Formats: sequence, C-alpha cells, structure tokens
Amino acid sequence: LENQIIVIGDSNVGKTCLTYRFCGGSFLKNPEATIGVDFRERTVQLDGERIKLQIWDTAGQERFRKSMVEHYYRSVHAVLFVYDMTSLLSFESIPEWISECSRHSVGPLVPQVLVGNKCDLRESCQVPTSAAQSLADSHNIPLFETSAKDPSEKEHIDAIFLTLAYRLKSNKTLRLKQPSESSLREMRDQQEQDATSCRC
Ligand SMILES: Nc1nc2c(ncn2[C@@H]2O[C@H](COP(=O)(O)OP(=O)(O)OP(=O)(O)O)[C@@H](O)[C@H]2O)c(=O)[nH]1
Ligand SMILES: [Mg+2]
Repeated sequence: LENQIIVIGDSNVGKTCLTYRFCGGSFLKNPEATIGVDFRERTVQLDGERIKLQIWDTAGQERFRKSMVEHYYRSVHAVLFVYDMTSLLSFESIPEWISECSRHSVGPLVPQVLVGNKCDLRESCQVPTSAAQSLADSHNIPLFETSAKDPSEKEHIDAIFLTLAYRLKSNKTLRLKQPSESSLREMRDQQEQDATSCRC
C-alpha cells in the first residue's frame, strides 16, 4: 500500500462517481453521500510495472468527515482536488481544500491534480476554464476538465489518475511520508467506533 490517492472536494461534486468510474468502469447512477471514507483499488501498468493504486474517496460533508481528517492526511501520497463545473461555490472552495492539505504538511513533492467534473452539463457551466486554469497555475497543479457520466470521458479519467501514478513512481526516492498498515487499521477502528459508540 504505497500509492494512496486521496480525493477531496465539496459534497456533490462527483468524487464517488469519478473514483467508481476509474475503479469499476461504469457510472454510478445513484450514489449516496460518502460517510468518512470509501476505499477503492485499481492496479495499473506503468512501464511494464504493476502498480496498485489505493483511492480514498472522502466525504465532502463536514459532519461526515471531521473525525477522519487527521487520518486522511497521515499516509497520503497524492491528492486529487475535485470541483463541479456547474457550481461556482464548489470551485471557490478549492483554495480552502488546498490550505487544509498544506496545514497537514502535504508539500509540493506530493503529486496533486485539479479536476473540474460534470463537463457533460456544458450549458450550466459556471466555472470558466480560464479561471480554473489560473487557479491551477498559481498552485502549480495540472488542471483537467472531465465527466464521470459521459462514457467517452472514460479514458480521460484513466489518464488523470495515471498522471498521479507516474508522478508517484518517479517521486519514490523523494517521498516524505511513509505508508503504514497500522494507520489504516487505526482509521478503520475509528470509523467503527464513530458508528457504534460514544467515546467519552
Ligand atoms: N451530469 C453529471 N452528474 C454527475 C457527474 N458526476 C456525478 N454526478 C452526479 O452528482 C451527484 C453527486 O455525486 P457523488 O459522486 O455522490 O458526489 P460526492 O462528491 O462523492 O459527494 P459526497 O460523498 O457527499 O462528498 C450525483 O447525483 C451524481 O449522479 C457527472 O460527471 N455529470
Ligand atoms: Mg461521495
């Protein structure tokens, strides 16, 4: 488990649909709001090497994520920021998501991409590409616009995750944070505790 990609952004931007598309192949029609984090996996081939990517699909809603935040960042290797192209608000939140990452010492060596989702809803688009591009440029993060819904965007979504995978691979020697089984286990325990009991 050396390739953990955390997917973050406001609720309803399509994080679950994007990760499901990448790991499962199809569009998830009626996703429920994510609680805590859902783990998905996909093994990809890079230069003949098999690399297992573990995708952390996190909750956008504050009440479903607050007890988990510290766990998210403990062993993250790459970050995918998502906004909804039809929601200016979700785009305006991106700088906050970026600073949350910085506060948790996700440094410039950690591969990051910015993704505008729902490009199939072109006529309701509220976020001009130029605005997104300048935000991305100011943080030195590549920008992608895509759709989890549009089947013709499937390869594009693969390419987005592969961009992160390539950078993870080439960063291996520079990596600052080490993954650990125990932090994962701790996180699952925490989730169970949150779901079942009061921790006084
Ligand atoms: N038109 C369109 N709708 C989408 C797309 N991706 C997701 N949706 C819809 O957007 C809604 C929210 O999708 P989710 O994937 O659950 O959003 P989320 O970011 O995981 O939300 P939280 O788990 O609450 O943080 C759902 O109704 C999806 O069907 C897309 O590319 N195009
Ligand atoms: Mg979700």
